[in-house]
Amino acid sequence: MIDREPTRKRRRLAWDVPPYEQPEAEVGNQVVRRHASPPRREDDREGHYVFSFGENLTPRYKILNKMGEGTFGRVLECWDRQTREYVAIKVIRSIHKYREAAMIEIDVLQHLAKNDGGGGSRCVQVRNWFDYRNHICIVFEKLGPSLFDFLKRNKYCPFPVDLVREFGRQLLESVAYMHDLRLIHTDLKPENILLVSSEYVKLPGCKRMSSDETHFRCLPKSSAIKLIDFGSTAFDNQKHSSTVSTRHYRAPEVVLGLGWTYPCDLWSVGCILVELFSGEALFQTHENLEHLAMMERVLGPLPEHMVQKANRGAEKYFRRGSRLNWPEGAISRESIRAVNKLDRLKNLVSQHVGSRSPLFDLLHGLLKFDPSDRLTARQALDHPFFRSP
Ligand SMILES: Nc1ncnc2c1ncn2[C@@H]1O[C@H](COP(=O)(O)OP(=O)(O)OP(=O)(O)O)[C@@H](O)[C@H]1O
Repeated sequence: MIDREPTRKRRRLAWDVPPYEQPEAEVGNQVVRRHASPPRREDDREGHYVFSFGENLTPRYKILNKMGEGTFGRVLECWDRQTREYVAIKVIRSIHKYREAAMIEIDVLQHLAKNDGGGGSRCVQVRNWFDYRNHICIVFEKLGPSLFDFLKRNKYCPFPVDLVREFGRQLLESVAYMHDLRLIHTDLKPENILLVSSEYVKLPGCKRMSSDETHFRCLPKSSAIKLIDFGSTAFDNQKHSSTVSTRHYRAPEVVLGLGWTYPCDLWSVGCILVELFSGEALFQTHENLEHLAMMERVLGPLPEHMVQKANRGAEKYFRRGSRLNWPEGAISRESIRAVNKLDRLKNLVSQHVGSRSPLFDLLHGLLKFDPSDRLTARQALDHPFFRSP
């Protein structure tokens, strides 16, 4: 998400460590001298920190690899000389709004860690943070690939339903934990769910792979996952920006500008579960009217009371005040075709996991249009789907 909350000043947190910017002679420490940082360089045009592999990020961390990149900055695999472990360091761009957002992320991470005595929250653990050459650096435990990386590597071959159940349970546990702390993630998506381990097994491939390809697919050895990216997380009691979430996982109340709270995370969980058992994002769209048409195609008509309350920006998607202006308002034939290609939720579930699976009922509860009818994370965890073998 690019749109962020208005910025605000935050106190420095207790676990900050001072940046290693002192001249070497003054520090007088062997380790610092031996592992000195490279000379200061200009950031690139986007405000990213410029680095080479093998260099030091402060004398404590050695940069080994780039693990990912996002709106906020880059995530580097580093060796922590002090704790002697591999870590993932998110190096934030040196741009004011991203620095401010990173401070909020640190605040959220601290809040999550403080309440997680047993380490069972399934949210990534933060080790440290510091401000280095105008880049806020957040040090995390190193995790494995994301569920999206896995789907992609398997050419979007779906996960087996037993694995989807394991992922779903853990994901809902982490969301329930956050909601209990009055935090709303707002950017749940397969990219932000990481496997704890990178180990995998190779198994015979799925039908979806074309015949000329090697019939193998990878499955994680362990189903343990953790949630990352708290850069868009909102405290329940603070002012919210009106648009949140990455498009495909965005709840209808957000699209319609009705305001949002905890249930927007549960809508995202519903979309994620469909993607995991089908291999494809449920609502592959980049535009509001098409998005609403897709939702109606899969889930039936939007409730009239939500349409009536739609904000000014969303009014134009409806005719005579209530009916979606579709297909008349479509921007292209391809768009109409993309919507028509979608099936009802029941058929989608039957096609992939069978018609008697309790998964349909769970999704039906997570993908309720009206946020007040949607299952909460704790209610979803109680669903029979999670009691099946
Ligand atoms: N602890 C970690 N261990 C391993 N890889 C990680 C870790 N944290 C992040 N990554 C990798 O870095 C990528 C970017 O991280 P993250 O989503 O936190 O950045 P972001 O700038 O907030 O992204 P976005 O643009 O989605 O908001 C992730 O998709 C993941 O591949």
